[in-house]
Amino acid sequence: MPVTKAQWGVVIVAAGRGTRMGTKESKQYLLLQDKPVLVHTMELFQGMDEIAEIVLVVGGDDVSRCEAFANEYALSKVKAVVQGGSERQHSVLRGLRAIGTEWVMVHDGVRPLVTAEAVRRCMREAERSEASVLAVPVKDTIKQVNEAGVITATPDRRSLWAIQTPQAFRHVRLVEAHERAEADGFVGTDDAVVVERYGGIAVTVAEGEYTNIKITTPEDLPYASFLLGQRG
Ligand SMILES: Nc1ccn([C@@H]2O[C@H](COP(=O)(O)OP(=O)(O)OP(=O)(O)O)[C@@H](O)[C@H]2O)c(=O)n1
Ligand SMILES: C[C@](O)(CO)[C@H](O)COP(=O)(O)O
Repeated sequence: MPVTKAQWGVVIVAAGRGTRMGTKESKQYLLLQDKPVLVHTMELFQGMDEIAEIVLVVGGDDVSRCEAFANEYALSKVKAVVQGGSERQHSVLRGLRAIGTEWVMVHDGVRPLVTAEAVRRCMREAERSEASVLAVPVKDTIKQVNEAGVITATPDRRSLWAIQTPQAFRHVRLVEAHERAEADGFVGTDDAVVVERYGGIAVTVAEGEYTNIKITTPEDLPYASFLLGQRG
């Protein structure tokens, strides 16, 4: 059952090189069980009634193979496959320009384990607050460490959250914030920080899931495979 009547689209960013993974093939195309990581991610949004369209952002050499994925895996909501930029943030803005819905989520192509329930929490919270991101409280003690390896601060863990995707916004607001950031030469590591700085509104957190991992380094892929297996 759809949880909202609003029109939602999703920009899936997958134009990164995956340098921390260190594989020849970029991590979004590595097989997770039987399918590329990116296909698992797209299938989740394809299957949600609330999602009207998907824009996929990929590297210049990968546009045609991703258009082929859309056919091969019957991903009928894929409206466009566009070429990304040098930073995640540039890739996001290119994707946002191809989306036609009033509300939009941005999601990492390499977070294939997000669930529909978590995505719905994020959408619902964004419709309430205008801007929302999935997040989980950090479990470890976090320290600030300087270049000499010396601990310089121990922030209070109760205020620290690990931020995930999707991140959800009213489309017009997110585009405006990204365009201002671009004009200012600001580059951040997620979309929330762009809205925090240039959007003029507060961004709220919605309850994420510890299993919504971002496949980043080599140990993440077997862990993702294990988690997927647990879900049957
Ligand atoms: N110029 C870029 C950089 C990243 N991404 C996407 O943003 C998501 C999160 O980024 P990250 O995990 O850092 O991916 P990479 O940039 O590929 O990894 P690395 O930093 O290890 O190179 C990924 O789905 C990645 O493909 C993108 O679309 N365009
Ligand atoms: C957007 C993100 O996934 C939130 O955790 C993260 O910031 C992406 O950062 P990366 O440097 O591209 O891994």
